[in-house]
Amino acid sequence: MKLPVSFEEKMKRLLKEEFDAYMDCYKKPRFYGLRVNTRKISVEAFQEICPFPITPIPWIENGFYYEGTAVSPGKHPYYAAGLYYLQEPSAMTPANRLPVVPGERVLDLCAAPGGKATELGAKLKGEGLLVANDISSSRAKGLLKNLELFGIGNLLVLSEEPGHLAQYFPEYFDKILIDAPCSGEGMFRKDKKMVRAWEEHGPDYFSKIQKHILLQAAAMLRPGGKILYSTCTFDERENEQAIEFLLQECPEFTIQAIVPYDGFAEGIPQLSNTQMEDLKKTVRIFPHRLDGEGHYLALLQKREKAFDLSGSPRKSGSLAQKSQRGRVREVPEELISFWQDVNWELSQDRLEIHGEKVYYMPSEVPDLSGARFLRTGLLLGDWKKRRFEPSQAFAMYLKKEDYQKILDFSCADERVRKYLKGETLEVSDLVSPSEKGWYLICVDGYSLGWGKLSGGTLKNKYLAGWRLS
Ligand SMILES: C[S@@+](CC[C@H](N)C(=O)[O-])C[C@H]1O[C@@H](n2cnc3c(N)ncnc32)[C@H](O)[C@@H]1O
Repeated sequence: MKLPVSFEEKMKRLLKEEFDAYMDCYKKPRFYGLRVNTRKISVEAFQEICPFPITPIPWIENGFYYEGTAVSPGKHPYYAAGLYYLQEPSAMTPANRLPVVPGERVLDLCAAPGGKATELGAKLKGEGLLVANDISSSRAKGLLKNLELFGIGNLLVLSEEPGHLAQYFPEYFDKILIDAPCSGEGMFRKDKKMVRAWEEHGPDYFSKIQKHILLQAAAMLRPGGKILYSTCTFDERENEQAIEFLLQECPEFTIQAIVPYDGFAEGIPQLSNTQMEDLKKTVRIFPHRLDGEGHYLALLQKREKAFDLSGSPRKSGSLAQKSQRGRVREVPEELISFWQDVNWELSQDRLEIHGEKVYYMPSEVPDLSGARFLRTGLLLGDWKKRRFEPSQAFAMYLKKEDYQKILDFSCADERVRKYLKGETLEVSDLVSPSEKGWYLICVDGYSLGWGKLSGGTLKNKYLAGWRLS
């Protein structure tokens, strides 16, 4: 593979005696990974049902390698059920090493297409709030789809410039992930197009953007909160020097140790302008040291305010009060009737209706007037004239035990693929022809979407844009 000369020279300076081992990696194939969605299935249960060979990624509890030239996990019905995300192994590290617990307020600031946001959402286990943002609205659409597929409901998906976002969320978040736009040097082996992109926009271009994003994230973090900053590049201007810049601008931040793994390398203080010793706690990932591509990670903590030693995270982050627009005074009869088959209790104060769309909001949402958002909360469905039609996102959110009318097919049943293609199904062997109404279609116990039953035939309600061609 032909690499830019100036890049090779930089890597020689950076890696010294390890340079030859690094260059040898370009002669080897890339690695393929998948990450199990623990919101839907345990790692052990997935290992039991996984229909193709996988081997554990040693530093990611829910990550596995698969043989990408032999199998296509993206085409399997379990993918359509949101049981896993396909992701290059080292790219799993940032969301894995940001300590997120259920109930927290978490921001993924550069989130599309959702490789990290889906993991952060899974870690929240349906409690707290995930705000997933990407400046590109077209990329944010893909992000929303992946979060829906993963069954994440406690979320806001936005497409905002970070500086504008910071006006809505002052000192609000417990945890922030910045998977920064970068020059992508760590992805040269995986994607040759990255070399051309690097020649157009290199480290100097991205370093300015990264500094701006870091400062905005700092303003949105509550005292005591943590930021995980990551790039998939090797250049010091985008890595050690970006963190050095933040610490100089915001001295209330300190660098924290990252859960170690033998294959990680330390950050390199000598690459910063002030030889900042603590940069050793940041992590560099090189493809010649582990089976993955290149990354950089830094975990940062904002100091607690001296007068707030009680440490209640909820004291900071005064937000504009949310308007009452969309709030439901009376739950529509059609929704009540549909809900007879749903096994969880609807909390009326979390329902919002905008036009035909019915949403189930996270327990706490700020006023987002003026912000560009793609989704607030879980889209339950459409309230049309005298009927309620449940959404694809709602189907993906539901577990089998959450709904009473289930049609559960084995993965080997050819009707699964027919369903995913949008075809009408014959199901009279499974339900009495007298039954009718909305059925949750599952594969081996995991939801795929809706079907509407009438006279022994199942009308396909799988979202048109998601169908297999
Ligand atoms: C490395 S990618 C994120 C990948 C994503 N975290 C994932 O794991 O799937 C960086 C993202 O930053 C977005 N971006 C570019 N400039 C930005 C800016 N100024 N502010 C916020 N996001 C930006 C890009 O649209 C891109 O989606």
